[in-house]
Amino acid sequence: MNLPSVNLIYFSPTGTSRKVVKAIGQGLEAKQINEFDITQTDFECKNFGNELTIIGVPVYKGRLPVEVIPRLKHFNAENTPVVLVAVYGNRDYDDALLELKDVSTALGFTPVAAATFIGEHSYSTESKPIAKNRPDEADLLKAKQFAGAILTKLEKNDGLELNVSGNYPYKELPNAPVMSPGTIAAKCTLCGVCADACPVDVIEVNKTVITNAKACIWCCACVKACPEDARIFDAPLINQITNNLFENCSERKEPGFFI
Ligand SMILES: Cc1cc2nc3c(=O)[nH]c(=O)nc-3n(C[C@H](O)[C@H](O)[C@H](O)COP(=O)(O)O)c2cc1C
Repeated sequence: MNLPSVNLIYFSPTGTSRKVVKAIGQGLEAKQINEFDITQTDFECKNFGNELTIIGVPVYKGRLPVEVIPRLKHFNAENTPVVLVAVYGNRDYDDALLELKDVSTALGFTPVAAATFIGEHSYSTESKPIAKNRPDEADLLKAKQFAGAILTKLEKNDGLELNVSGNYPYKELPNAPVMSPGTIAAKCTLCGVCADACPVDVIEVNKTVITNAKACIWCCACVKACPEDARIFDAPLINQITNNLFENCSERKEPGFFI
């Protein structure tokens, strides 16, 4: 099957969801790939017709990152076939894929396939690595194989509703304390890379770096992007989460497919 075009929509503060979605997209060997990166607020919107679309997002607390939903609502679809991808940090994806299915269906998409992949955890550190360097070569090969399976399914056109894992009611989101990564002034060159990387525009760089912790989503885009390792998320709760993940979620998990 030759697809004329495929749309890729992704929210990916630390780049792992983007990698997975692009690998699946390339595996589809469409003539044209259109990318809609909704990680930053200045993305283009589109009304989609019947061209295949892939939506990829990270799992936050077993759910969709909350700011993903209003961003996805900028897109309209009309029975547009969609492939749903949830990328998680080797703990669990809980209800995120089900929530993504429900949100995309409400926007007019028709889910035809879904997958879960593993990405290096946002809170992984040098000393406590969690899913370090995932997605790796083996994951990207699985992404390509998944693309092949999607093409076969589209050819069959069986019209069956897609079932994915997850439960109702969705996992409750815990109350999050107000906090954010901070900057080690002695290392910081005020280059502004952290502010550019922030998906929710909460970092201001002038004579110092000021972060509006109230609106921070803890995604660690700024930490991973800082060229001087001057941005760190050194809070007791985050250190406790990292320790807990390192202790309990180090065993390699594998991608899962719903097709
Ligand atoms: C606030 C927050 C919550 C997260 N919750 C989960 C989770 O519930 N389960 C999990 O396995 N990983 C969780 N992660 C890890 C991310 O899903 C994982 O690192 C993913 O690869 C990040 O995607 P990105 O690189 O596209 O930003 C969480 C990360 C953040 C920042």
